[in-house]
Amino acid sequence: MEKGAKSRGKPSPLTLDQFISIMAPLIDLEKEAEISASISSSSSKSIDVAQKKGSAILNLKCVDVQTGLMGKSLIEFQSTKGDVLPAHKFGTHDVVVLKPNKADPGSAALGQGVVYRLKDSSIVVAFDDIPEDGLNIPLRLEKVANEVTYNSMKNTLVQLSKGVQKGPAADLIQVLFGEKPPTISKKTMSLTSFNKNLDHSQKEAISKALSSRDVFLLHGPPGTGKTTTVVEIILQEVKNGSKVLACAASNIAVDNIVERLVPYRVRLVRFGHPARLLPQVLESALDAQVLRGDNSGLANDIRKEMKVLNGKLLKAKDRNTKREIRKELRALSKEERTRQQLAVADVIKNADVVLTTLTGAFSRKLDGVTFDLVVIDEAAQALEVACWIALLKGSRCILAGDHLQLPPTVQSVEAERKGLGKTLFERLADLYGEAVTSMLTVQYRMHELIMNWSSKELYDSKIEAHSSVARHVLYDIEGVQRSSSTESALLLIDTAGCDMEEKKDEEDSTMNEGEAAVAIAHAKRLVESGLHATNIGIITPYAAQVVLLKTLRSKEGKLKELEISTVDGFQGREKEAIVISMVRSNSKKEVGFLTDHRRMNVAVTRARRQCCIICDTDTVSHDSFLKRMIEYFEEHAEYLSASEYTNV
Ligand SMILES: Nc1ncnc2c1ncn2[C@@H]1O[C@H](COP(=O)(O)OP(=O)(O)OP(=O)(O)O)[C@@H](O)[C@H]1O
Repeated sequence: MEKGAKSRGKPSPLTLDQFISIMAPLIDLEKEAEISASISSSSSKSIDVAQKKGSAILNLKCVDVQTGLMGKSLIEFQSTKGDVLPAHKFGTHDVVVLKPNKADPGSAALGQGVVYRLKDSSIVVAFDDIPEDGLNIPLRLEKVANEVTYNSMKNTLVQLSKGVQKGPAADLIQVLFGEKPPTISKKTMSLTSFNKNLDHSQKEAISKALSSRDVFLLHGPPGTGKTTTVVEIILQEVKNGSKVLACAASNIAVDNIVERLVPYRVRLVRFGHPARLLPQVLESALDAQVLRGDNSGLANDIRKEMKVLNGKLLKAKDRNTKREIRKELRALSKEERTRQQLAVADVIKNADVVLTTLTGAFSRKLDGVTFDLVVIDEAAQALEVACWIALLKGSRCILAGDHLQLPPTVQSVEAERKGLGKTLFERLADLYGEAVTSMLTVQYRMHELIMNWSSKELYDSKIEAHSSVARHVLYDIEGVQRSSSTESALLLIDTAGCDMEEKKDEEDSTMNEGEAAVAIAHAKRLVESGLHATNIGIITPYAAQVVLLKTLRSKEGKLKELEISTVDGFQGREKEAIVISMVRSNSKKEVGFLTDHRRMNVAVTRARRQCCIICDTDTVSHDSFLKRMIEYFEEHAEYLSASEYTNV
């Protein structure tokens, strides 16, 4: 770090003032982009346009209603037009409204809820109140712009711009904006780890993290046990008496940490809407713990008392009696609120670890609560402004992530271009580099041939495959036969010269019918060799190709449980066998956003035992990065022509 930014001839670090003045308008742009993508804005011309943009799903029927989940109603919808929902941009946890299919754009909703589960064929939404009428007619769901996120980010910028210099993060802010160098504790600590299986790079990273005084970056390439390491750091910190705020941008990443901490009996609490939490972490939810507290019991008794008094009030005739009852009700209501607040405060006070999404850290319930350490997992996928929501509450931070995988999605093209998506993780890696960073170097997912391309291309060849995975292949799995399809860790199926050109769909997304058929044919061969379809994933950079693949899958009974996704949507996941359909095949040799190294890095590194790339080598080799990838595959993979899959 002493050889910092300036001596390497880099531009001077971003100042806090610059950061605030750059980011404030970009958050507005992003908020506008989200609002205009949602149908509720007056600018949306028609519902059909919204469906095309993916922000509405039309022609739905209600197929199931269930109650549960702390008082919520779970309603399942399917399409009235086919087995698969039309292409859409709904995600789990999105806020949606339900309307009759034919209602005008501005009309009142039957109900508002949170997307609970998404399948190809159905969508389940958690509503606070069941929409009692109107469920027997054709319905539609519309995505609602989530303004809360932007408001909390804007508010955080305001806090950063005034006054917080006196808060718990006062020194941290100076370090993260390059005004003060990061420091490291000189004390040497011996590490007795909770997890006995940690490898050398994980142990080294943990020791370095524990001795960091302000900031530490845990760089976790694919499959290297980043979350395993984060969990050990939290356990060690709690053992040393720290109160920890642990966050991530996504709910699933937060739940992942909760699940792994629970077996160690850590005193923890998970903030968040119950519909956004995994069922297995509901016990740790703030709502559940508040309900179990003494103060909550008292608040409940008070509510019962108020009910009785309200009954008396209705019957009372005399003015004075009425006045007395009202006075008593007011006092009780105040007492009830105080008890509720105390119940929440008790839970937070007693927790050693508070876990929430970054946006959730803005909760008023955390006002005035400070932490010794803020941990942010998946930090390379979070907007920097969102990170600051959590960072302002602590004096030290540990960020875990991999800036060589995909960054957060930014909807506004302009905001993206002007730097909204540049992450704090990446900025700090540039600013302080190795002085504050440890990279994990043993990976537990991929066959070494799958790993080596990514390691060489993006991680200076520093990654090694753990012996338990280095040579694992599909036919090692029980029930899978050794066949030409299951033998190789790498496969390249070339469509060059096979007449499999790309096409555009109505919304200008690219697809390739020939490739889709080959991808499905390969998946079928794997299943015929005994591999269960749940172990296979087909991923592709293009949304239109996902829809096409799903349509083909719906015709294949044995492939029901095969997963199909965009590459971006599959980040953080893995499958035994991954098929990548690259799509681009054209005479101009245009490859679009395939050239983003990070996207191909994510795509290839999802595979545990087999990675099969289907592409037109002639088109994609036009880009030098992709050309090197093809050369790597030509050298190490089984090479097949796509015609071998179509001429059967
Ligand atoms: N030291 C270890 N010994 C054996 N297995 C390990 C070790 N560390 C991690 N693993 C295993 O490696 C896999 C990936 O671990 P983890 O989920 O912590 O990784 P991650 O880096 O967060 O994943 P991703 O690549 O999705 O970001 C898990 O199955 C985990 O059990």
